[in-house]
Amino acid sequence: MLKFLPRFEFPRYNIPVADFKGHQLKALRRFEKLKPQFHLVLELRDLRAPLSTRNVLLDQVVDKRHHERLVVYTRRDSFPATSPYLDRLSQWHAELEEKFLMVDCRHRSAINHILRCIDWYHELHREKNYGLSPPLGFKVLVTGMPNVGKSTLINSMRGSSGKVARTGSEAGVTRSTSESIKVGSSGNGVYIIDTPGVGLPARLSDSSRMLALALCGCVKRTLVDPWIQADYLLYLMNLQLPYGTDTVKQAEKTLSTYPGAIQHPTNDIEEVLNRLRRNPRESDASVALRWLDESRSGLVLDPELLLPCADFSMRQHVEQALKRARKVMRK
Ligand SMILES: Nc1nc2c(ncn2[C@@H]2O[C@H](COP(=O)(O)OP(=O)(O)OP(=O)(O)O)[C@@H](O)[C@H]2O)c(=O)[nH]1
Repeated sequence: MLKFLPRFEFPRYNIPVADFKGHQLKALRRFEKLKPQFHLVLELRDLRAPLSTRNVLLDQVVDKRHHERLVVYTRRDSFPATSPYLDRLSQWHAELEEKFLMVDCRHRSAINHILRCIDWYHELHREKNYGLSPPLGFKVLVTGMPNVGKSTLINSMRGSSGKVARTGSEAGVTRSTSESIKVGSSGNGVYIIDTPGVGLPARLSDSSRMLALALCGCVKRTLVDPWIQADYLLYLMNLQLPYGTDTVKQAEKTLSTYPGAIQHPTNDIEEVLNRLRRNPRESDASVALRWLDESRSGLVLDPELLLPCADFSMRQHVEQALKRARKVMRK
């Protein structure tokens, strides 16, 4: 076990707290108009930051009387097959009675699983409507924050019928709500509506959300100073160093990109940048960006899930966020 005390608080830097653009507002207005047409909402979130990539604005889109909602966590491949973190997340969902899946969107087996779930919801809808299918087909709205994997999922669903939605590692690739795209076996009448990623406006966001979103790629990487992003990454990594029964060997596996030897942790970002600098003339920003770009498995990006707060309640967290959103929307 390491003898090291991580930081339990991150400084409040003056950074932009939102990346909310005109096309996102337009998308929200379009969702309102489409409300009577769709039956199921597939809400995608990034498994590495389940709280930060949960968008309360999308709760306003779902009308529980008419719509079903299935939460799909993408990037399941970022975590090992079993993990206490994933068990905890499952318990929180049980607490909220919210149905969810964890998938690697790029994998055919995951897509087949989602298609089977959609068929199940379609059947449920038919049962509730005296065995009748909706005349214009069963419509599924695929939504979520920017860059969580919506287009990747839709392209995989389309399978052999061709790539239709643009994907990319930067946030904001999809800019408009698409017409419905038919998916699944022919004749079952399931249509998918691709949508642009919708973030949170400044009044519903804060610096910790923004930093987690920047690390997930849900906002443009250049929006927040790379030095601050790197410091935040270090803060999160240190919170995930081995404690209690974990061994250094286990941590080396999950924190394989720890800057320097994991046996010599540090809270000092300047020291980290010096450890990673390839030549004395390389700037702090360029070292930080290089480190931020490294792929990083098994790292949780929401500090609430790492801090020692046994009384954390997902229900309370969600209710507070919804209350705040309703207050802001009324103004
Ligand atoms: N490892 C991994 N990468 C994924 C997964 N899903 C999506 N990606 C990657 O994440 C990046 C963003 O995916 P997109 O499908 O473009 O995301 P989007 O939500 O459509 O993005 P916007 O158009 O900005 O709203 C791409 O580089 C994908 O390859 C996943 O489950 N696992």
